[in-house]
Amino acid sequence: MTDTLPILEATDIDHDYGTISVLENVSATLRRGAVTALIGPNGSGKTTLIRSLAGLHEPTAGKIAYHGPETARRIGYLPQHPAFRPGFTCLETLEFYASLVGGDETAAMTHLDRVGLADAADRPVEALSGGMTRLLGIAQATIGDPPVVVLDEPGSGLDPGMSMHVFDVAAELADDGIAVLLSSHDLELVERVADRVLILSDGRIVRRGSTAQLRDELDADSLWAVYETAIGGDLDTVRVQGGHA
Ligand SMILES: Nc1ncnc2c1ncn2[C@@H]1O[C@H](COP(=O)(O)OP(=O)(O)OP(=O)(O)O)[C@@H](O)[C@H]1O
Repeated sequence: MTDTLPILEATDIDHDYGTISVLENVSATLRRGAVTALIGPNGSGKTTLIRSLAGLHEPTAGKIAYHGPETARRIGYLPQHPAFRPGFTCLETLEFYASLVGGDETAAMTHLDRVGLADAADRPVEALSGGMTRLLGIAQATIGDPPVVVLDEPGSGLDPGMSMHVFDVAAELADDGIAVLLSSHDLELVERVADRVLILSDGRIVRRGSTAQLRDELDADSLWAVYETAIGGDLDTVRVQGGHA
């Protein structure tokens, strides 16, 4: 199910950190029922764009418009480094988030189960591995059933099977009508799951479209080949925006 109208729309976004310009003239749309993947080199501005779209910081210029239903929680968000308050179990943590957004606290177990953490329901959050903490973060992002879910590197730090599972969960959320945005460096999984891809380079979107469209446009046989062409330059150098730190 993909609506024609975008549910979230960023128009001509700029983002500066002090004197450092990190995003320039970025426009992007998210649609219900679709997984949109944001890919790009380290430091290209993915997290900055994701945080802008999730409403966590104001862009320096430009506009972000939400066209979805009025719900207690519009946008679920998985940060790049999720952290939870110690002293609570996984289940208690999700029940707490559900109580914050007026969601169904009894559904917390379903959310845990969806990310494969049902067996860890009674484990304290401080006793989770890094990958399990990320999975709990993904479960947290879906609490309250927001129509938009934004996941910053959901597969990072997960074993290959779990990574694939998390991308499948993203696809299931989209099948349920949610607009999903995720950032990732795993181009194989992106190619497998994403309906649309945005390629960010030096704070600008340099390519956008479905994987098939991008492959056609660039006469490339894989998303990796598309990425290489779209990014250009040295792939083994981090281009630091704003120059020396
Ligand atoms: N709070 C901040 N203050 C100053 N500069 C920042 C801040 N946060 C990010 N930056 C800079 O903005 C640029 C983009 O960072 P961002 O985290 O958005 O990139 P990214 O594409 O998500 O990178 P990665 O793939 O490594 O996670 C980088 O040059 C980074 O150093």
